[in-house]
Amino acid sequence: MGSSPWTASRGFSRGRRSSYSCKNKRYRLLMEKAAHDKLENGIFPVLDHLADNESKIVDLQDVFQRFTFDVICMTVLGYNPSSLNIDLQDVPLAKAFDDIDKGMFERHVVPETMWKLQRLLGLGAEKRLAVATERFDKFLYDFISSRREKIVRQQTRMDKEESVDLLTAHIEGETRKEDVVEYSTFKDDKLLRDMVINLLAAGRSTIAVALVWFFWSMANNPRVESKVLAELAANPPAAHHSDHSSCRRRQSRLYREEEVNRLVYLHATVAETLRLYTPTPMNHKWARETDVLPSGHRVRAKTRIFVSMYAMGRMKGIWGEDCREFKPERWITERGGIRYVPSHQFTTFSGGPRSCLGKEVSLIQLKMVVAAILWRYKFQVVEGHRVSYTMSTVLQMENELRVSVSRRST
Ligand code: HEM
Repeated sequence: MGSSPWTASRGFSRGRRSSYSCKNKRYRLLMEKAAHDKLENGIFPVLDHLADNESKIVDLQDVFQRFTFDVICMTVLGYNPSSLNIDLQDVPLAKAFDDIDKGMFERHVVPETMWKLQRLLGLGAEKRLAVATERFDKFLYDFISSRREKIVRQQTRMDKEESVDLLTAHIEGETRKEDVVEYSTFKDDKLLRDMVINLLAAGRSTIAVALVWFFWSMANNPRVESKVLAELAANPPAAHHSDHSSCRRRQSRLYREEEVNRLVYLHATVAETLRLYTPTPMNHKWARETDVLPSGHRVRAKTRIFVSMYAMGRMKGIWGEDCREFKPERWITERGGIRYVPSHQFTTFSGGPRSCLGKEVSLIQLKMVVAAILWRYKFQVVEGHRVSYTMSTVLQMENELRVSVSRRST
């Protein structure tokens, strides 16, 4: 099987997919709460502050990395690291996580003998990786053990209706008898730590880079941007007069899952961004045994196969002559619904048994976040700013995305 640099190098994938996962409705509810909270109390204050100082320039990529780090920690751990603060100050935990991400990627691009030698001698990238891993592991192991103690002490039980973070759900376990919680699912802290790191890695930068490329695409496609705004204007979130939070949500276009899923043009625009700027541009698989692919190609044991999802998102043979155009309309049927595109064509979330578990939750989060931000702010990319991407686990922008911010008069 193949995997991301994180999973491949750390042996995280153990063939187990928990039934309480990021696919679960209760997890999606928690994500919605966390995203709304971080929009209102994180992104809005930061962008308002910048809009009040029009001369101030910000790197949107940095803002989104912070936002997604906070949201994924809140949903996986039930912990808010507050990396999205008004001064955009570095938070040691987020910094350690970034260093691990870079270090793991390095291992996939430098020869194995080289990084193993560096590790042995405690030099360069391997030294940084070791320091960051130690710091992150210390935090995680302490956190897991105090969460376990708290659950045992309080005999907290998962309410079937309540949204709960993934760590708590896994510690509590999925088997229970009458009133007694059985802590049978994950007794092994190492396994829990691996699961947590895997999820943080899978759900943080992928969403962050998708957000950056979305706003870059809007800056280059004013026609599309106007159509998205028109759809938002025509379809505000539901308001109930007695409920202040729904009025606030309506004003700020903070949609709930079922509301945002009705916005067809918004969905098409997000999908088109993910097609052209696929957040995980490269996937690789490693053949454990000699095998024959469905195409008839014979693959010898230990062969590595690289698949460029970036290229597949831009191939005429798959998407037609206009494959280079940013055209959300390709995702909309003649009857105005969302066009279904199979995963062997739209490969952004991969396909088959190891496809992305976070596909649905990612699409919902992306649509919620871009709707709220686009409704409220206008970004002007700094003149002469050159945009390209860099070698990384995700399709990161090489020179950040430097913009000035102003409020939209909607
Ligand atoms: C736009 C955002 C995202 C993209 C493009 C994306 C893409 C992918 C891809 C291509 C894979 C397959 C990797 C492989 O073949 O080894 C994958 C796996 C996975 N993704 Fe995502 N992902 C995204 C967001 C998320 C989020 C938010 C979560 C969790 C909250 C998540 C959880 C996972 C997990 C757990 C796997 C491993 C599945 C397994 O091996 O069984 N992903 N993702």
